[in-house]
Amino acid sequence: MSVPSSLPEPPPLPPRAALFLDFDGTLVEIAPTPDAVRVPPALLSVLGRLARRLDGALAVVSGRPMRDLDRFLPLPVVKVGDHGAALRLGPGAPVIGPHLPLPPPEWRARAAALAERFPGALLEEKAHGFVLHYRLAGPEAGEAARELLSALVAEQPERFALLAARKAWEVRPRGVSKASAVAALMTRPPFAGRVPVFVGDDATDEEGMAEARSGGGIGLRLQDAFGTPARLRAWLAAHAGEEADVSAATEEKMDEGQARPATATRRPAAPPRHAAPSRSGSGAVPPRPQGARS
Ligand SMILES: O=P(O)(O)OC[C@H]1O[C@H](O[C@H]2O[C@H](CO)[C@@H](O)[C@H](O)[C@H]2O)[C@H](O)[C@@H](O)[C@@H]1O
Repeated sequence: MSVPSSLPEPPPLPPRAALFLDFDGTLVEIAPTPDAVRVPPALLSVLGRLARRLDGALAVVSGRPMRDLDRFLPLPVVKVGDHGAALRLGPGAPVIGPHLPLPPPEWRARAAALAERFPGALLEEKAHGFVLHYRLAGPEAGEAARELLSALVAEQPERFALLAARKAWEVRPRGVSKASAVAALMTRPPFAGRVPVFVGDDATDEEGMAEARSGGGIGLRLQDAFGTPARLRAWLAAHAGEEADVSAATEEKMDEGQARPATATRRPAAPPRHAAPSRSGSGAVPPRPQGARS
C-alpha cells in the first residue's frame, strides 16, 4: 500500500466511543490469499485491552465468515461476519443473523468451473454467497469473474448483489450490510449511547462509515487517516493505554520480513494530547503514535 508522504493526524477517539473495526486491509495487511493473512500477536492483546477500556464497545465488522474471524482473532470481542449476516455479541454467545436467501447451487458450480479455468483463481464459499478471488490469476480472470457473476446476479437482482472487493468479486445477499450491523449494535448495550467510530478500507466499509457518521460519529478511511494497517495498530495500541507492544516502524519491518517478533522494541504508549487519559473506558484518545510517518 502506498503511503502519502504527509497524512493529517488521526482524530482523537471521542469520549465514550464505540469502535467498529474492519479486518482485511484494515487490522491486517492484504495477503496473496484469504488464508495467508498474518495477525501480529500484539494485535490480540491490544484489541482485548482496548475492548475492556471501552467497556466492551468494540466490534470487528468483516466480510469474513465467523469461522475465519474466530480463527484469526481468538478473542472475546463482539464480531460481525459475512458483511453483517452473522453476529456474535460476546464470548460463548450464539451466532445470530436474519434469514437470508441462498444462492442457487448452479451459481456456485459455475463459479467453481470458472475458477478451474484460471490458475490462481480461488472460490471462497460463504453461507449465503461466495467470492471469486483473482489476485493470483490476473485481470483476465477478474473480467471473466465480473461478467459471469453479474449475469448470475441479474437473474435475481432483488435478492442478491455483486460486490467489487479487493481483487475479488463477491455475490452476497441483499438485506444486510456493515451499516445494518452497526445500526443493530448501536441499539444494544454496551454500544448504545456511545459515539460510533468506524475504521475500514474498502467499499463495504464505506457503508459502515456512513452509518457511523449519520449516528453522530466518525468514519475513518484507513488510507486517509492512517496510511497503513501497521499505523492503525499502533494508534489502537496507544489508545489501549499502558504500553504499546510494537512500534509501527518495527511492525512494518516485520511485515517486510526484516525482523522477527523477538526483536520488537517495547515503548510506552504516546500520551493523549487531546484529553486526559482515562481507565474507565470513557477516555479520549491520543494522537498519531510515535514512529508513524506524518
Ligand atoms: O470486510 P473485510 O474484513 O475487509 O473482508 C473483506 C474480504 O476480505 C478477504 O478478501 C480480501 O483479503 C484477502 C486477504 O488479504 C485477499 O487475498 C483478497 O484479495 C481480498 O479480496 C476475504 O477473503 C473475503 O471473504 C472478505 O469478504
